[in-house]
Amino acid sequence: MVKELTVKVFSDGANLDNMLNDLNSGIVTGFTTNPSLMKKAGITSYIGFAKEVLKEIKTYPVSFEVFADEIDQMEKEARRIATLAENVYVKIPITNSKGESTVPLINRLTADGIKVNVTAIFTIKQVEEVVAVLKNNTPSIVSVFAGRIADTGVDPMPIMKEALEICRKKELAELLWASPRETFNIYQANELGVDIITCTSDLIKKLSLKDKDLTQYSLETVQMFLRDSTSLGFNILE
Ligand SMILES: O=C(CO)[C@@H](O)[C@H](O)[C@H](O)[C@H](O)COP(=O)(O)O
Repeated sequence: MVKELTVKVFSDGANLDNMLNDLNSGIVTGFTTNPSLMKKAGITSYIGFAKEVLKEIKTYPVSFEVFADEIDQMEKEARRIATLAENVYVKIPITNSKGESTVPLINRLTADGIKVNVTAIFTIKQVEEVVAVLKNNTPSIVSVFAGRIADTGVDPMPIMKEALEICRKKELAELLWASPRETFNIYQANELGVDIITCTSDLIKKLSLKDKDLTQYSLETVQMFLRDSTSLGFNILE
């Protein structure tokens, strides 16, 4: 168990067994899902899945994303999702697929006390626009896709640092590091003072490697190669 992390580690996925395992690890204090993760997990009923999750996870925050693309439909879905439980955050992408801003919608929802997780944020301009409409008395999450930013060859650290300063302007706004690529990102997020990082179960498991002796890890890596080469049984000298 990793004790010295101050960043909150959320579990990112839509497989209830994995979510519960992550919960039992004692590391995870929240959950996020998205349409792609629900598709991957083979979810067949949105509300059925959400209710199953919320029956098990009653206190930690759980983010469920809207599926609609038209803003008025998004609003209807958001208001429905928000009624599911107190610990629900409604995930709203910062734009729809046509590039129409959801900021006015986020303004309306948060004015009504609906907790939102604004997702798919990649730029400081987007962070500024959304934080401007968040409310001091309504908890909210601002999800910046640090990993996808890094995929483009851009260092996400300065962006996350600036995003954090902007989020601090609203009392209950938390910055979330989304799409991490490796366990090291958890320590980077921690170092910056980012509030939350959401990780797949695979990454969360790798936290157990913290402070592992590298010489020992090297040996175990070679032992893994040996196990696999033995099972393949090739004769290179034939
Ligand atoms: O809820 C969130 C962010 O709030 C997450 O589910 C977020 O959508 C995911 O971390 C990202 O979509 C994962 O991105 P990637 O690793 O597939 O590039």
